[in-house]
Amino acid sequence: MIEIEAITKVFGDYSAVDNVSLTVERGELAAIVGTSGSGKTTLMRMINRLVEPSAGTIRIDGRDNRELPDYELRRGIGYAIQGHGLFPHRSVAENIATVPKLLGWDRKRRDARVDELLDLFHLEPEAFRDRMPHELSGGQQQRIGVARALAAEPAVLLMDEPFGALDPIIRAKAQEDLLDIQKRFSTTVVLVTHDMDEAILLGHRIAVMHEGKLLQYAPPAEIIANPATDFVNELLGTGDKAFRMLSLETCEQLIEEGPANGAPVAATASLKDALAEALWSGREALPVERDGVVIGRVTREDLVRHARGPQPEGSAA
Ligand SMILES: Nc1ncnc2c1ncn2[C@@H]1O[C@H](COP(=O)(O)OP(=O)(O)OP(=O)(O)O)[C@@H](O)[C@H]1O
Repeated sequence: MIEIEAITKVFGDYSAVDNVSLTVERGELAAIVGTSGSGKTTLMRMINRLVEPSAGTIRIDGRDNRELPDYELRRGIGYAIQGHGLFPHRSVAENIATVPKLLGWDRKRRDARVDELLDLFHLEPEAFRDRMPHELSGGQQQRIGVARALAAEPAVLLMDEPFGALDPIIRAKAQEDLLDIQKRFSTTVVLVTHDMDEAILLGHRIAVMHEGKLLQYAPPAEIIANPATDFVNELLGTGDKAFRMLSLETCEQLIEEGPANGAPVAATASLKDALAEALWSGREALPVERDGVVIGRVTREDLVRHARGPQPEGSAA
């Protein structure tokens, strides 16, 4: 658990982060979004003390983060940044094993961890462990960067635009991998991103920053339904809100009995993807399948109903 209490960072006479308080529960992922220069990175870097706060306190699992020497604190916190920051003259395995080595893990344990992480990120250990960073694609380098941050099984993982440079397909894969890993190890994650879709997909809670201030900190559905300020609303993109709402739920929630023709959608597909498919194929209802078996249907009408936000009082239902 990360408890940020009234934290401020002043550069000269400018407050890059201004009196921000928020708590990230253990095993949750908090996504920090906001415009460029709003203080996201500065806020995140105060957690592992790459930036020293001007005022306020940060506790990690109940301990003030100033209690430990900074190098020790940083060993216990995974950190992945855009552009990966791999050591260019070290192999993939050496890069991933950096912190485990500092922590004194023996060779066998380090090698096993390297192979486990390569497997998790769908990179064949035999083919990748001895490669140098320049022998990898940008997307592979980025995945190694995240694997390195996770190597010593940190309870806390900080990620600054870790998927920024990835193409949409690899990005989706990397996001899925992160969610799997985060659930599996109950890692507490703070993720800085420019991308509201990414924040909504990955965040249990989203922190919206603007000019150093925290405007809202709430679960995605709450942010979409009740943006705290006009700025938050603008950041969500008014035109996209219906689809953002649909992206939060899966077909599982809307399955009903009844006829439907054509190719099925997976029960785990988002309502957004199901509606897109219904519109694109001109169908009123889509069969829904789980493990290859059709278990019901979703209707276009129901999907459209779920895209609707809270209605003003007195308006027709
Ligand atoms: N070391 C520093 N010295 C002076 N000003 C700084 C320093 N680091 C950051 N700033 C300023 O603090 C503000 C917040 O920067 P920060 O990097 O936290 O923003 P950000 O929201 O992460 O932006 P971006 O999305 O562009 O990365 C900016 O105005 C920046 O210029």
